[in-house]
Amino acid sequence: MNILIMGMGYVGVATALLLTELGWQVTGLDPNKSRIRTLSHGVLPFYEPGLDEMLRTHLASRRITFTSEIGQAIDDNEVIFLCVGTPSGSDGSADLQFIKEAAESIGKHMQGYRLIVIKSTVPVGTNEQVVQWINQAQPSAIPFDVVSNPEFLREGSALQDALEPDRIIIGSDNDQATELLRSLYKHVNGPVVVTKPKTAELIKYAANAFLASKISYMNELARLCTKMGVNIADVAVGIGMDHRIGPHFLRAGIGYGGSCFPKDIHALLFTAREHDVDLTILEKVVQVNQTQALYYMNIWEQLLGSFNGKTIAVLGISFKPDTDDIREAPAIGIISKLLENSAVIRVHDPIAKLPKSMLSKHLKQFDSVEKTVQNCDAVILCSEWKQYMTMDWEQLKRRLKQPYLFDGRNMLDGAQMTAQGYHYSGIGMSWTEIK
Ligand SMILES: NC(=O)C1=CN([C@@H]2O[C@H](COP(=O)(O)OP(=O)(O)OC[C@H]3O[C@@H](n4cnc5c(N)ncnc54)[C@H](O)[C@@H]3O)[C@@H](O)[C@H]2O)C=CC1
Ligand SMILES: O=C(O)[C@H]1O[C@H](OP(=O)(O)OP(=O)(O)OC[C@H]2O[C@@H](n3ccc(=O)[nH]c3=O)[C@H](O)[C@@H]2O)[C@H](O)[C@@H](O)[C@@H]1O
Repeated sequence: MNILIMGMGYVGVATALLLTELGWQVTGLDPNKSRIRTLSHGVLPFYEPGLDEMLRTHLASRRITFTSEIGQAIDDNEVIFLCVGTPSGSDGSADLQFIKEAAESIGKHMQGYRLIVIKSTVPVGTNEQVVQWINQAQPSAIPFDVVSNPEFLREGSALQDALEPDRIIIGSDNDQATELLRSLYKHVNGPVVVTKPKTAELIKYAANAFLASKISYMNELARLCTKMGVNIADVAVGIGMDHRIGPHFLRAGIGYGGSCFPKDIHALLFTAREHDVDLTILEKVVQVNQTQALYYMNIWEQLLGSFNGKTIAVLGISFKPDTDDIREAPAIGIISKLLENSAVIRVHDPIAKLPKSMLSKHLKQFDSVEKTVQNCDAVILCSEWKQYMTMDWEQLKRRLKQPYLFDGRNMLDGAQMTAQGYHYSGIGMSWTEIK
């Protein structure tokens, strides 16, 4: 069976390669021609471990091709996955313009039966809306089905998450369509849950919102830990051993970021408001996240005396390690706050780059940690790249003007750093506790 993937972003490329790996013939479509050229040359347009190798293998076997020619692509493929972006609108709702455009072009170009699979994260009711958009765009009635199949992969571990998902959710009202999609995934190692399209759509938002709630809960508790001299990481171990709670997503830090948690929670809150329901817990989850980095910046500022006129190294600008994605990254908010406070900032990330438009004589990015920390008054760690955990901090200290080390991800051993002479402060631990 031939499969078309519309949208060559993180999800589209990962899905395309997964389906190719499973033995299907796959075409990746994107209106962005330079993205298509790059992919056709075996280069990923973003950083994602493991995917580049898989891309080159499958290009060589001709199991995967890339195109911007929409009419031909819809003509050639019986199953079409929608993996286009669903960004936040100005009111917080999910902006469905790319979904609508994709649905309309399917309606316009399809010549025979098509199964349309919505993988993008979309609000409840979008499945029905896509059916209407396709119907309206069809010059004459041709049968098709639309099923919802939300994606749960994480950036940085997309390949592993796609190959071994915790579950595959299929939201469908039609048994034949369900079986067709199920057959595509038959070699994937993960349970399949078949449900209604609306339920599938809500499961996706509910999962992201729940994960974000765990993080904000721990982050708020971390503030109390800081006041009381208790270490939040120890609390996380103790509560995480209860299997009803589980050990994951309990890491306190400077807040969650990325292209999905913030936008998806705003979209869910928007949906709730449309239905006159207050999701008060979720509103607080957002509030805690928006204030978490600032809360600890205030503490760090007190420890340092002031940020004004100080030179600060910011290590790790991506929203988490193993990705080059800086969308909604907490580091960006921290950098803005430092600039407001007239600090000079020196930035490093193993992969991610600050946009050129952000750089100035007060904000520079360097290609090595050694150069970055030279003559700095403090180092702020913003994402837990392995490189930062394993490097020689004793050597680095000699390059610093003052050995202040603010660990926004609790990635280093505070006692060890203190023993090495650092003024170390993490999230959710008293700064006097380890002196
Ligand atoms: N990034 C992630 O880790 C995850 C994202 N999602 C969801 O998946 C969806 C896609 O996310 P990303 O891959 O991050 O998006 P992205 O923004 O990286 O890529 C979207 C791509 O769609 C293309 N596009 C726009 N209109 C198109 C059209 N009419 N036809 C074909 N391509 C078109 C764009 O040019 C772009 O390359 C979103 O709804 C997101 O919420 C879900 C799970 C994980
Ligand atoms: O819908 C999506 O796009 C995806 O969103 C998240 O994936 P992702 O944003 O790639 O990254 P996560 O690993 O979930 O991390 C998100 C943020 O939470 C932070 N985080 C995570 C875990 C934790 O314990 N503490 C914590 O602060 C990370 O640093 C990061 O900033 C979900 O984990 C995926 O299941 C989902 O498919």
